Amino acid sequence: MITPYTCGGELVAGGGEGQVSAIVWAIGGSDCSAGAGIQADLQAINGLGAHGCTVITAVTAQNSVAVSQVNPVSDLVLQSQLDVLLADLPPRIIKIGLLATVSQVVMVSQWLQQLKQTSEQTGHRVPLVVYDPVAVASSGDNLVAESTLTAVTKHLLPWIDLLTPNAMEAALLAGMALQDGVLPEPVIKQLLALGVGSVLIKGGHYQLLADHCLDYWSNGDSQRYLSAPRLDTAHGHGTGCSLASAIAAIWAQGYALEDALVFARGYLQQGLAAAVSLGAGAGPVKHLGWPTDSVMLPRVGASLAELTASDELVSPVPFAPCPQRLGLYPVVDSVAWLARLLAAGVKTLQLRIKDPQSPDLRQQIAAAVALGHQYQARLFINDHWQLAIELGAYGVHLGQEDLQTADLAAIKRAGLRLGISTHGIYELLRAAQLRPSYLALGHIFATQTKQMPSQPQGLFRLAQQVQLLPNTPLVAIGGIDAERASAVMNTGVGSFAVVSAITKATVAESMIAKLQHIAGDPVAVAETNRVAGACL
Ligand SMILES: Cc1ncc(COP(=O)(O)OP(=O)(O)O)c(N)n1
Ligand SMILES: Cc1nc(C(=O)O)sc1CCOP(=O)(O)O
Ligand SMILES: [Mg+2]
Repeated sequence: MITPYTCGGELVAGGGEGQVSAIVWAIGGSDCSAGAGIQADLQAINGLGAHGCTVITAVTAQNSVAVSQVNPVSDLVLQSQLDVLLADLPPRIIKIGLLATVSQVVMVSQWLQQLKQTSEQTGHRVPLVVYDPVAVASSGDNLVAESTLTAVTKHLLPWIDLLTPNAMEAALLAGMALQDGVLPEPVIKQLLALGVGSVLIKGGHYQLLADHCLDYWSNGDSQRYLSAPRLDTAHGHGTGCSLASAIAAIWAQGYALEDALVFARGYLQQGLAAAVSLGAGAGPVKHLGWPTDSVMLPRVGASLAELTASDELVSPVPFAPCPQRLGLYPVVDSVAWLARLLAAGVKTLQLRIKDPQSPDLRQQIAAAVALGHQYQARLFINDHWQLAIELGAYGVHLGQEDLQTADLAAIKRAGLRLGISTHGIYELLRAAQLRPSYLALGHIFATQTKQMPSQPQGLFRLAQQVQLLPNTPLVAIGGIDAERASAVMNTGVGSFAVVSAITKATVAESMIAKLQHIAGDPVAVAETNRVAGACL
């Protein structure tokens, strides 16, 4: 099953951090005006750090005004491209656009079936398939016959992991209409019943929220909503191809699918915002690489209610603030550890007691809060937000799953700071909409301390997220030690949190001093300068 979190296997070191390029194949038609089709696919795929290979299904003659011809290649020509690429450049993800004939649909479907089955049997990674069902060009011209669409529903859809139709294409494939203002659940249900792993219905031609373009993703179990301001532009040639290829390129580099959806939507928004007229008709989407301005990123939510509630949450009062740079941030499980850290000059720290039945929980939190006050430190309580409020802690740290159950308004009313865990751009935006005091970005490296359902994010993604939210206090966590901490700080992140680097250190106090120095902790830096001065 395609979940919002999976990319079907190990991480690919793409996106600038490693040498391995994720290979994405684009199967589709050539657009000689280069606004859409294979030409747009390649620009999106390569511009986002993956390597694009192409399999041409048809040579179209088109410009910004009309499609004058669609000339399908023969099945032999199509087959020869698939075979030669597979022998040498196997794909991580296959993005499919225009399949021009019934025979092409049947051939590609059978080929995908065999590829998937053989990969599974031989223990190789099974390539994922993204299908953007090209039926009507942005000029309004039909690109394929009805019989081709019938063949798609019958033969191709069972091999598709992500389908990215617009409202018209979704209606054509599902055989039922979508209505403005009504959620497309029945259409999605029908498409899932036809065998696709998950569906992203794009909101470009379909209105769910006034003035906003709302894209809706579902795999039947969970949903993701992405909303962006509807842009008033006549220039959107290649919108569908660019979005689907951007998703494929990002997904192929090991990002969770939900994160690929967010970044690709940002990619499209910035490309549409910058698109200009070239011919007499719709100008092409601009290809500008990774979005670096958060204004281009969508508002997100796991339900429509959450998305629209964020309208009210975005504008009003944020949670009580904390400094952009929090210094070294140890996370420990006992008051004894807190006392040791405070004595060593640590100013930001967390009590993380994971056993909810712990008999002396209240006493431990009360003692921790008292110590925090005594040392004028920023003490966060993990999970136990009611006790944190009651006992007057400086702040609370919550995970994503707590956001549904904790009384965030009560935490805010009580004046406590709030930190929220995130594990990718989707969770980061979702949490940022609540305007917390800080956001934690994890896990950066593999960690032994906690079983993580997500993959390590690495330094490239950390830097990417820091660049997108320059004004929010951000804390990196997960697998950070004295060797890696400087590289973490070099991404521009405000602070880093550690567990085992301190609790498993041979001499905790010298490790604390080392880490405090790397974190730019003012007390530690002053102390180092004093010692250095004394030595002069
Ligand atoms: C600074 C910081 N970042 C992340 C976490 C993880 O919190 P959470 O997701 O709530 O998971 P648990 O710690 O409760 O297992 C954290 N505690 N601190
Ligand atoms: C508690 C925790 N939360 C994480 C997250 O990513 O949300 S990583 C993590 C464990 C961090 O421990 P260490 O420094 O020993 O790797
Ligand atoms: Mg927690």
